[in-house]
Amino acid sequence: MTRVALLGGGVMGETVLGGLLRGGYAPSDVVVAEKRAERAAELTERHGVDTATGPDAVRSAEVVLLVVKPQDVASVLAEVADDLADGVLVVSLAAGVTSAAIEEALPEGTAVVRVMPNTPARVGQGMAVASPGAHATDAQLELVKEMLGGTGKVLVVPEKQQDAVTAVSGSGPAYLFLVAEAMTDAAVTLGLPRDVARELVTQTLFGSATLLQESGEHPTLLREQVTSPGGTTAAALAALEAGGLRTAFADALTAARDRSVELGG
Ligand SMILES: NC(=O)C1=CN([C@@H]2O[C@H](COP(=O)(O)OP(=O)(O)OC[C@H]3O[C@@H](n4cnc5c(N)ncnc54)[C@H](O)[C@@H]3O)[C@@H](O)[C@H]2O)C=CC1
Ligand SMILES: O=C(O)[C@@H]1CCC=N1
Repeated sequence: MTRVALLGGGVMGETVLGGLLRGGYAPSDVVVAEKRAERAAELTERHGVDTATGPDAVRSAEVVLLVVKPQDVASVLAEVADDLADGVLVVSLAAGVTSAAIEEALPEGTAVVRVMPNTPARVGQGMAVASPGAHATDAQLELVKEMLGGTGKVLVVPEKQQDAVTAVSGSGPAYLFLVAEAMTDAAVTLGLPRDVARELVTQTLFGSATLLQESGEHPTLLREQVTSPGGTTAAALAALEAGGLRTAFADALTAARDRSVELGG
């Protein structure tokens, strides 16, 4: 198996690590560099992976996964640039940071692929979107798709779409968890016990996503199938439209896209 160094073992680092292990990588194929010692120990205990400093981790790695905050990318690259193996592939999962900025901080000609994952990867239902940098080959892009296969779906898009992708699928789970929270609180206000409310909301989201996925039907059609003339759904949808739901989503995704551009500096 490809030797992988994972730099940054936070929420997304552990999520990707889990996906690699699910996809057939052995713990001995992966070494993690994580700045917080107690977090590094936790990852070793949970997943059986070795941990090391950044430079030690990358020395024998064929693929380096960058999973630190966008603000920490420059310093982590400076830390490891001199120790990268020849022919290494660097895969960045940092929001906003362009492949060109990463290439510039690394030895001339280093292959870089930019990826935007999301947290449903924790349960193998992620959406990861990859874009090759200037020097990444088709074979390296294939390798990234294979590596991330254990996290869920993988799509390739031109890098100019990555800020919008970040606003949709990268941050998207948070919007839906907020919807789950709001629906659960509203159900409790209507008098339902909280555990019943949570189960109804979770299964409704899961069932609706599965129906959308498996039927391949347009969301408008699926919404119309729920909406009886003069019925309960029509009353609810009118309230949501009056509350500005569509505008709120349009504004939210634009704000996320703009923040991604900003993080890229
Ligand atoms: N959390 C999410 O849903 C998503 C996160 N991302 C991207 O993933 C990256 C990481 O995000 P999270 O895991 O959420 O953040 P996090 O803060 O949970 O994890 C970052 C980890 O990097 C470690 N770190 C910082 N500098 C380091 C260094 N020099 N060497 C080794 N480790 C170092 C920190 O101690 C921390 O554990 C970000 O760039 C973010 O944009 C992308 C898509 C979704
Ligand atoms: O909030 C963030 O900046 C990261 C990127 C996409 C999801 N979480």
